[in-house]
Amino acid sequence: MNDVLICEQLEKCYNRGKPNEITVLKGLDLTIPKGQVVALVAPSGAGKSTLLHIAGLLDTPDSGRVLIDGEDLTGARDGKRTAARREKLGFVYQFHHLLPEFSAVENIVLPQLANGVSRKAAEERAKDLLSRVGMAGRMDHRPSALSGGEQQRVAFCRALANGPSLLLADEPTGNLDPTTSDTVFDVLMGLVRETGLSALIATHNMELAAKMDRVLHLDNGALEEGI
Ligand SMILES: Nc1ncnc2c1ncn2[C@@H]1O[C@H](COP(=O)(O)OP(=O)(O)OP(=O)(O)O)[C@@H](O)[C@H]1O
Repeated sequence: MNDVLICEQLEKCYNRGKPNEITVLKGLDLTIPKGQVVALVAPSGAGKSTLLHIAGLLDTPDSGRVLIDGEDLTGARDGKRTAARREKLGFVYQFHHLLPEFSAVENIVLPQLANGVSRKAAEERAKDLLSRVGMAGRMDHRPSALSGGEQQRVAFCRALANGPSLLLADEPTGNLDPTTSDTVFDVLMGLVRETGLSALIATHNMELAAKMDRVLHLDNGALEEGI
């Protein structure tokens, strides 16, 4: 199975039957092969978060299917979806959501412990990931002692901690100034390329989108190939 993510004919409507009913996804199809990095570009309110939540198994569509690594998880029980999220998916958000009372290393160790990895192996992996994003000298700092760009690098490492198949990112550098955003985005892309990861990365920044393998525009509930 070479396709890491398959979304088939996704439909999603909010407030069905009410005056404020809104259909956000209208038969949306999306296939991401292994190793492909896809930019998701959408005007505000077009349904980018809705799609990321459904692809990330945090929400369910009204109809259609979501397959991760060939497995249909659309109607799977909660425990199975949670396990798939932990083992197969990595998430990065606009704001890092790191645990403030833990160091950079610990923030990357904890999800691995939850996945059954030994502390020693988890620490080794955390330190290796942090070194690869230029954070070797700041591993024991808590998030509050790190810059915004550094915090986001830690968040990238945490997303990759359990060796996911697919990275889902929502404006991963959106809260950084333009120069830091470019640098930190290049760090993320380096990490993604090194690990052969597939990714769906939402961004409003067309320069960043152009650095990815494929650009998809979400418009009127479906995806169109862009530049
Ligand atoms: N839980 C919900 N209940 C009702 N309407 C919702 C809900 N979640 C989202 N919507 C509506 O669905 C539409 C798409 O929302 P979504 O958050 O997916 O857009 P978005 O493209 O991520 O927007 P932004 O870029 O501004 O975050 C919006 O009109 C939003 O108001």
